[in-house]
Amino acid sequence: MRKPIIAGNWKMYKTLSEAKQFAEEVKGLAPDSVKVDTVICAPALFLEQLTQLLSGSAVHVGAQTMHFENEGAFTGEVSPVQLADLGVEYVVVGHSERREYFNETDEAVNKKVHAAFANSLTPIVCVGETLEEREAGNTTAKVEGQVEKGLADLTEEQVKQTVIAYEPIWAIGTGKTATSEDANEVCGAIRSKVESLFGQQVADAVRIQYGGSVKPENIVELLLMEHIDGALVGGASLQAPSFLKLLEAGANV
Ligand SMILES: O=C(CO)COP(=O)(O)O
Repeated sequence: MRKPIIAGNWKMYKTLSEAKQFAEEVKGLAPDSVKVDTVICAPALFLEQLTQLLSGSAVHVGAQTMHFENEGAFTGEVSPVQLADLGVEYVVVGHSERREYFNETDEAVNKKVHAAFANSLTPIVCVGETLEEREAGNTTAKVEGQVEKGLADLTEEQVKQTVIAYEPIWAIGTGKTATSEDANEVCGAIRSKVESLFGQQVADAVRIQYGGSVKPENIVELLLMEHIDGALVGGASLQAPSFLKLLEAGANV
């Protein structure tokens, strides 16, 4: 049985004082990490304070993106070394918003995944199709290609530790969730692709999240599906009571 992993992706929301208040509200109430892994992926500006406030709690801190180089003349970017130095443990890589607005390619995603492991960060690698791709029947081909390119040249051990997030782009922030059956089918196709590339043991171990309008009202049925091992949540992760409900669901499936 794979342990569920629930990650909040705050995107470009909250001020520092709101982020600190959220951390104070959740840190004593988050379920034990024996039952569920909990991650908050916050704006880079808040990571130092959040790692300090949440240290020793069940809540881990993640970044939403990073550069693949350890240092260099890359104005405005944040490096994996800098993140690890702050105590950050996870990093989202290849989110559809990064792919669409910041030209993040599959090749860059792959470099970032390698850079994450080189710095002891766990990557959450996002894949997903557009509405046009889904309607054209290209969903599986799209996500399989993203998985193959994103995870290229990783070791079996590294893939076992990788978290893959399946986020259909048309379901992000729209209130439209994929049905749990459709989400499970694509997550199952992702697992089969991992099996064909890295073998069955790796495919059995890798955790696959669903993301796209996940809320307290729909998370349980998603998590009950065979191939869905967690959720990557935007809007419903922003308020502590709602986030705690998502964690409760994760701890009790
Ligand atoms: O993009 C997402 C998480 O990374 C999903 O966002 P919403 O949960 O707001 O749809």
